[in-house]
Formats: sequence, C-alpha cells, structure tokens
Amino acid sequence: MPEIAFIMGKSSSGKDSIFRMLADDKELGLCKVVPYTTRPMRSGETQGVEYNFVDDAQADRMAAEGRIIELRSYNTVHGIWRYFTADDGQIELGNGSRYIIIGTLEAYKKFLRYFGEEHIMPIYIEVDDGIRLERALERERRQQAPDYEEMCRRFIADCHDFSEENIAECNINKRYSNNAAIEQCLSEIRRDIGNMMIN
Ligand SMILES: Nc1ncnc2c1ncn2[C@@H]1O[C@H](COP(=O)(O)OP(=O)(O)OP(=O)(O)O)[C@@H](O)[C@H]1O
Repeated sequence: MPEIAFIMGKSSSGKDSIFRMLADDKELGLCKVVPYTTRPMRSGETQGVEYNFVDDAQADRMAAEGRIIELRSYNTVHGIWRYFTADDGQIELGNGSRYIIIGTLEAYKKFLRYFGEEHIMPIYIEVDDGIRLERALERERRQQAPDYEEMCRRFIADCHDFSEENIAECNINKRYSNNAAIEQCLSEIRRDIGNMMIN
C-alpha cells in the first residue's frame, strides 16, 4: 500500500489549498516533507518550515552524495535558484508513517523512479480551464502588484507540462475534480487516502 500521497495539478487548480487542508488534518496523520531551496529566506519564513534553506555548496554536496530525489532550477534576476527534495531521513518507508508532498508532474516521475510506483498515491487535482482561469484572475487581482503576464504564462505552460500524453505516461488514471466546493473534492480524497494508503 502506498505511503506517499503526491498532490499535483495545474496552476490555480487548488492544489496548495488542498495540500494544506490534508496536511493539517490530524485524523489523516500525514507527515509533511519539507523541501530545500537555495533562494534566500524571505521575511516571515522560518528555517525548516517552508523550506530547508541551504547555500549552493550544500546543495552541490547533497547532489554529489546522490541524495537529491528531484530538482528544479530557475534562472532568476538574482541568479540561479534551485528547489529540490532530498532523501534526508524525512521519508522512511516501511515504518508505518504516511507522507504528503506537493509537486509537479516531472517531480512525480522522479519520485516513481526513486521510491517505486507501489509506494506512491498520485492525487491529481483537475479544474475546467474556464473556472481555473477565473480563479487565477481573482487571486491575481488581490495581489498588491498583480502580474497578469506571468499568470498567463503559467496558464499556457501548464498545457504542455500537464499534457494528456504526460499524464497518461505517468499512469494517472484517477482525477479529483475541484470544479465545485473544495470540501467536496477534499472528502473524496480523504476517503481514498483512508481506503488506499497504508494505515
Ligand atoms: N473549490 C474551489 N472553489 C473556489 N475557489 C477555489 C477552490 N479551490 C481553490 N480555490 C481558490 O482558487 C485559487 C487557487 O487555489 P490555490 O492557490 O490553492 O491553487 P494552486 O493549484 O496551488 O495554484 P498555483 O500552483 O498557481 O499556486 C485560490 O484563490 C483558492 O482560494
């Protein structure tokens, strides 16, 4: 039975909200896996909470030790920032714990390769494009400096990243619709976690 619930979905599908609600659900008892980043800590962030903040040398060392499960690099105006998940003892399969993680489809593929398909439960959140764009726009409007161009870029990039071919290649057969109230989607996921994951 799977021990790792892997949450994914296109931009504004509601995956962050769903991840938070599942992770905070004491009855489910899912352990959050804290990812790593080389970007500087922002005010309000705490070491080891949002991320484990490391410098480039530490990230290089972990890579050389073969401890990086999946990694993404972004070329920013401040230089290259890396975000990754590491095999650092947070995930220990076989000890009865169950885990929750959020990531991209590419990261999901790497997890399958690293841990094996039998250990991972894919939770793919889906929202009709029209509703998703509306929610993205509403969220962006609430920002102090809305960046509509970036919002559109992400919307279009998703079409490629989450193409039907990529989804099929990952053997994701089940999709959780978040078109209606988020509680509806959550209760379906909760039920499946209860039925399908290690307990
Ligand atoms: N079922 C729902 N009904 C209405 N609004 C929703 C629902 N689910 C999520 N939202 C809202 O949609 C917006 C996007 O949700 P969220 O930030 O969780 O998505 P996301 O997939 O993590 O997006 P991104 O990857 O772009 O950060 C948020 O404003 C959230 O409150």
